[in-house]
Amino acid sequence: MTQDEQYEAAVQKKFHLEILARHLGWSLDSPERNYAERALSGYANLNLQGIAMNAIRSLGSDEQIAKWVQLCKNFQIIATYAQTELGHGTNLRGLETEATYDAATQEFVIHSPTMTATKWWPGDLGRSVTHAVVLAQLICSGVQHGMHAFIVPIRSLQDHTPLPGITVGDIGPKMGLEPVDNGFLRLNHVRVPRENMLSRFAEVLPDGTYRRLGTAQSNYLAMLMTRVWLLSTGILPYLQKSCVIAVRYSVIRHQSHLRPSDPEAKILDYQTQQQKLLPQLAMSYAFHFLATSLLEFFHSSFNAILNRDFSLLPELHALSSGMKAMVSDFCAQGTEICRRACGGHGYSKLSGLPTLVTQAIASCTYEGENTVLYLQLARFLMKIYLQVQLSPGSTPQKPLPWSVRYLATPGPARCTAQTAAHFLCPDLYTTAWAHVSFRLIKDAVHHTQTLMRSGVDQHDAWNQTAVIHLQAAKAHCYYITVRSFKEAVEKLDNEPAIQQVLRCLCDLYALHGILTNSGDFLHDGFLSGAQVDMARTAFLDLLPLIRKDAIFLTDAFDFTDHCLNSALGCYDGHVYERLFEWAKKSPANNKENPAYGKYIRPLLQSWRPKL
Ligand SMILES: CCCCCCCCCC(=O)SCCNC(=O)CCNC(=O)[C@H](O)C(C)(C)COP(=O)(O)OP(=O)(O)OC[C@H]1O[C@@H](n2cnc3c(N)ncnc32)[C@H](O)[C@@H]1OP(=O)(O)O
Ligand SMILES: Cc1cc2nc3c(=O)[nH]c(=O)nc-3n(C[C@H](O)[C@H](O)[C@H](O)COP(=O)(O)OP(=O)(O)OC[C@H]3O[C@@H](n4cnc5c(N)ncnc54)[C@H](O)[C@@H]3O)c2cc1C
Repeated sequence: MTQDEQYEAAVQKKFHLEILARHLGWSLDSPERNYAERALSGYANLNLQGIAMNAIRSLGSDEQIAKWVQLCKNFQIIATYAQTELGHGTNLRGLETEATYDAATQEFVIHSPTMTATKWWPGDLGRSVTHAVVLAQLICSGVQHGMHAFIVPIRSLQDHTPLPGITVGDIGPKMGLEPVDNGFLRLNHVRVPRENMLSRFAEVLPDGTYRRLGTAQSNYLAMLMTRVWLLSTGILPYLQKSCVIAVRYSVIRHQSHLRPSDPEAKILDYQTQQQKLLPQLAMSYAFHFLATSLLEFFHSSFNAILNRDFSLLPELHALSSGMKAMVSDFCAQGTEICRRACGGHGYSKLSGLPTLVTQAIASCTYEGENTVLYLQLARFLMKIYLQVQLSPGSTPQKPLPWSVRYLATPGPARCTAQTAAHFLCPDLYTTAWAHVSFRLIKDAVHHTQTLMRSGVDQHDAWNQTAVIHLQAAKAHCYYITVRSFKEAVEKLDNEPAIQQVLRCLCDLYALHGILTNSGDFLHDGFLSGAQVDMARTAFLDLLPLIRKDAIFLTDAFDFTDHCLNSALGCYDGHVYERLFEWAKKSPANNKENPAYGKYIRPLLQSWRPKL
């Protein structure tokens, strides 16, 4: 399909889903609805409606939620979340779009004062939406109050033409996500009523008085909510689908011989193929349990935050930032590993894998660029570490947040494992990860403090140690995923068979991380070289155990053939027949070759007179 056809097909899909949901009475977050979304093949557009609703639910007053969420749910309006500008995406304090209050008319005047203030990237904006949640600098009586959210009509509800003062369009071709109309938006003194500023955490009174009801960062809550929500709905499925395709293909594909006298082997029987794919499978499960526990934490704290109790917010922000960065980083790497593990056919779009790779790569940038997000977590870890060091050994006045409680009680300085089997113990490897994370955080803080003691300014000291802080934040994230996987497996006591299989995956996930970061474990002698060898033996011994269940473990994700949209990953294993059938359908095979008459024939014939 051309890009235009892909766009239309993706809108069509959303249209049919909405009509079906309405007809069958599926509410927005019902299991039926979630199942249908997950079962769709390819991309459905108008996804930013969900993100705009997150913004309204988290930043709007109760009355605003009642009004606007209902309009969105019914698709009486179609909305996007328009925050990023041509000049600024990360640094939200640098956003240039202005919302100036006019007390005479009780309206906000929304304006793009410069070229770099042009909104750039919002999904569905280019051709589809009628409204945008626009993030702009609020100005009341000449005073700037920082970023606030405004609901701005963009296109006519009658004929979809841009409204007066609006310049809107598509930003052009991208690396992937072809069906999505990511857009640009310029606003020329567009007026919206006072009620259109989302006002849970700040309001402007009719006379222009500004009242802050939350903190300076309260209006970042929409991003936090979306980061948590995206993990299981928007990011992890790319890795899970890639695992299904690559593992299924690897039992169909026969190539070379394990022993000269044997028939050609299934490629999944090669240890190196298992070493590529099975850690990705283990990761898919690790991130499933992580996303579930983060969602539970979010649900248990969200209402308190809406009621302006911000005590859990720093931890939730730090944890969700780090986890979004880690999950999207590893999913991007993992989808590419799966793609390459399928050899030449993995490079064909008919495998489904290139599309999954580019989707996963996009998630490393949207909803917060990953390095920037890791550094948010690092900043939190440094604070907690310093807080613990201020009163070492004493019981803190209030307990530390649960995710960082281990920073108060350093574990043993050496790993006690004496055999490979000892590494198959969840307590042992969780302690190992806690140790490395603790040490890296401690080192990063000490480096920063040493610089500051030598007279370097605090901000420069942070910048000069940011790479070390980044490494610490990544280790902390790994530790949290190992711990959440271990706890999820422990809860399966009444399902011993399932527990056993998942225990193997949990072991593999933890050991794979230790082996790929072995320098960090060897650095202070926590592990010896001999112990790393033992960990490797334990890891390699796990591969054939998991290999025997690999197909079941991927079937368990419950993706239909239709949804996988892959010639390599179909349940029946008819890979070659399907590749051939699908290739024959390519438009290139069903029309005259336009280059033949114009170039190929003249080229071939240009030599004739001399022959
Ligand atoms: C199904 C598939 C659909 C796909 C759809 C794709 C949708 C994609 C949609 C988008 O991409 S929307 C655009 C998303 N944009 C971003 O995520 C921008 C990333 N930037 C930020 O989040 C913030 O600007 C950043 C956190 C990087 C820094 O903000 P600041 O420079 O204002 O904060 P600073 O770093 O100075 O931190 C100040 C304090 O605020 C805290 N803070 C920052 N963000 C917070 C937050 N969100 N919640 C709570 N606290 C926060 C931070 O921890 C710190 O606390 P402490 O002072 O106690 O140390
Ligand atoms: C597919 C896609 C969909 C998107 N959808 C939307 C949407 O719907 N709505 C919307 O508003 N936006 C959307 N975006 C924009 C997206 O959220 C931003 O691109 C993202 O937040 C990163 O910001 P940036 O582009 O300004 O990157 P930059 O911040 O310019 O990053 C460039 C580099 O600078 C580094 N850097 C920046 N600041 C720092 C720092 N403080 N410390 C260290 N390093 C730093 C980064 O690590 C990175 O390496 C989308 C983007 C993509 C790719």
